[in-house]
Amino acid sequence: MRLEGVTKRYRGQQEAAVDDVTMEIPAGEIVMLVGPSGCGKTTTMKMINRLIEPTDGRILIGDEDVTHKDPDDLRRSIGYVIQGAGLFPHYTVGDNIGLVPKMLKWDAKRIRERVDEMLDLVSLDPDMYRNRYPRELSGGQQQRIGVARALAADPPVMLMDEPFGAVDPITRQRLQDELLSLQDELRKTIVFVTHDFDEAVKMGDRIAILNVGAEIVQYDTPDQILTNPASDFVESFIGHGAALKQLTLTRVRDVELHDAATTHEGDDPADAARKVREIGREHVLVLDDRDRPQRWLSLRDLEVPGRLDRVARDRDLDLVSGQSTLNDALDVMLTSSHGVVVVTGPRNRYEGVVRVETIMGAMSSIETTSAGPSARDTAEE
Ligand SMILES: Nc1ncnc2c1ncn2[C@@H]1O[C@H](COP(=O)(O)OP(=O)(O)OP(=O)(O)O)[C@@H](O)[C@H]1O
Repeated sequence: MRLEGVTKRYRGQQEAAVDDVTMEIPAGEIVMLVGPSGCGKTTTMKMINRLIEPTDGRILIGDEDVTHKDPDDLRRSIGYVIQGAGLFPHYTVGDNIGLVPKMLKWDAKRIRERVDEMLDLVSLDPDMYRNRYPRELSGGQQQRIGVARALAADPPVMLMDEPFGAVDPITRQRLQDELLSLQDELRKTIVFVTHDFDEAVKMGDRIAILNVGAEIVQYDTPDQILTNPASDFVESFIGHGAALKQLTLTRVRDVELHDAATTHEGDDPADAARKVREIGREHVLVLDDRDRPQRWLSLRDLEVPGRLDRVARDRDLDLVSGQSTLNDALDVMLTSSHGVVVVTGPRNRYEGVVRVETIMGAMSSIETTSAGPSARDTAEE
């Protein structure tokens, strides 16, 4: 996709909200638009699906100039996800997801199948959710349906306007991880607006840092932006603690996982306690019959006979996945009382734990490597 000299001048305003923006958005990549409030991120994005008409310039998707295409047709070929999901409250989940396919006149059977396929894709059980109404869902689930709806007609391009802005940080981290896993499979071209620089670093193949008038101050990979910020403005965006920010560049799947002491629901607590002591631990992670983590128990908890007979899932047990960043893992660690965070894989099966030492180690190795090139630069001057 390519924006060429795209400009938006709102009626009665001196300055253009978006002033002559040219940028190339590679197919199959996620491009993040970040910048201060009012700099023109949303206006830029909404010109792509012509919710806002450009005053000047043109937008090409593939080889097609979409600036003169029928806006309704255009919008059906571009997925759109907004903050709070924007589901139709009087439509069921199924009808919400099936909306665009219906407008595209798919037959009823194909729509039904597609709805279930989309629910599966966003990890919601079709039988349980297809007939619910949006108010009967949590914020995170609504947001998942928003993503499912945008993907239903399989558009090559997706626009996401602060899609995870309205959910709590842990849910946001989950939704981000899920979107990244989906993207591994789907390879959509995604333009994603966010206020959150960490989110930009985590989600973006590239980040465009914008200033007023949607002026592109830097457009590069997260890695490059963090190590070579183009200006003071960019640096102010990155803020303090670039080493901490670098944690956002490393994924849980890139570090070594450790084994926690584990036991299963239904096991004998005395046996479990013996095993925990043998390996010199004090806590054990209880898994259910499908290896899904339920809760941590201490050696003292295990003194109660039958303690493992039925183990309810601890609602505060926060999990991360391979897609999560070390920054996410650190967040979870800081809000839980354990020096480790539990990692799960497909179908939420237990895979291991990340230790606080691993994160500290990653931080110090980042500091050494990022100090390298700049030290050399100074020497050459
Ligand atoms: N419908 C409109 N009419 C007039 N001016 C508008 C309109 N929409 C946006 N603007 C102005 O255009 C500029 C860019 O707005 P835009 O919403 O694109 O910024 P943004 O970067 O998305 O901001 P935020 O991060 O606060 O959502 C702002 O100065 C805004 O006041």
